[in-house]
Amino acid sequence: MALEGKVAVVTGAAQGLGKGFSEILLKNGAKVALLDVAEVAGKSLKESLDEQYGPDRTLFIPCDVQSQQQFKAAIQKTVETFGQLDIFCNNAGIINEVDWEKAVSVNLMGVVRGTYLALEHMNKLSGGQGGVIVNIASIAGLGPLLSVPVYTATKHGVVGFTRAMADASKESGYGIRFNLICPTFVQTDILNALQSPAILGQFSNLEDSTKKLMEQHGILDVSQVTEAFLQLVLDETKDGAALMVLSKGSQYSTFPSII
Ligand SMILES: NC(=O)C1=CN([C@@H]2O[C@H](COP(=O)(O)OP(=O)(O)OC[C@H]3O[C@@H](n4cnc5c(N)ncnc54)[C@H](O)[C@@H]3O)[C@@H](O)[C@H]2O)C=CC1
Ligand SMILES: CCCCCC(=O)/C=C/C=C\C/C=C\C/C=C\CCCC(=O)O
Repeated sequence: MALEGKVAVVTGAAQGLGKGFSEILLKNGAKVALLDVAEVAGKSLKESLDEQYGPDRTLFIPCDVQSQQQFKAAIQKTVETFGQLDIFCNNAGIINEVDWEKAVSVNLMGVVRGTYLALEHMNKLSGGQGGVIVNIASIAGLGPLLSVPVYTATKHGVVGFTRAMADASKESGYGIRFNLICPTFVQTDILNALQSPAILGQFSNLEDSTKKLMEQHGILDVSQVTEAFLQLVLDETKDGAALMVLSKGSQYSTFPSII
């Protein structure tokens, strides 16, 4: 199998896309540390994965990506248990336009934190073996999604950060590829935000226009996104790439070459 012997960390792994990314990594031979703040769902996923793959292929580690201490300890435990770290997926994300500072904290600061902590183990300049970091942005990281401006801003931040890290890694010789997944709407619980005034706040009136966008763009199955994710993990030629996952298929985003 392509990823036999490789070790991965996936954040927000207990359900939705993170669960899908973890499963496709396992199917392809990797060992996976499942990190999530949702302990009940995380433990229950680990139990069902144990039945399929055996208890030694996964770890569930309760971890809030907002906590430097928890995140650092979770990665340390992964490396102590599995011996190395090759693949890192910053997937955990939320929508909250009311508590928008939390959205920035989880979606953007969590990705920066995860990336820097992963570098401590993966960077060839500090004794690591290199590898690949895949950050989960969104189509809303490339264009505006009107009902969720702060969510949109965090995803644009993830796109910019990841592309800059890809260039920094190439220039400095970290031996790490950095890529992005930018999906359109996917059938997961995050879409429940649309019906929640407590989450959309002052933008609740825009629910109908977001629904219209959803009808235009369609809603993907998790499996359509996990295939794109696997492509970015496996294809050694992809570095600094942003793969849009749309109803019509996957397509690499182009960017203006300003610098
Ligand atoms: N479903 C969609 O339409 C799209 C989702 N995305 C992105 O995909 C990623 C995954 O989202 P979904 O699976 O759709 O949502 P989801 O809500 O089903 O799953 C998110 C997971 O992240 C975990 N999580 C939340 N806050 C956390 C924290 N502070 N620390 C650790 N874990 C935390 C949750 O417990 C949950 O297991 C997010 O970054 C989201 O922005 C991107 C484009 C479209
Ligand atoms: C409110 C639910 C949010 C669900 C999570 C999410 O990230 C979904 C995003 C889906 C689509 C965003 C829609 C439109 C963005 C507009 C333009 C993108 C243009 C991209 C391009 O072609 O370059």
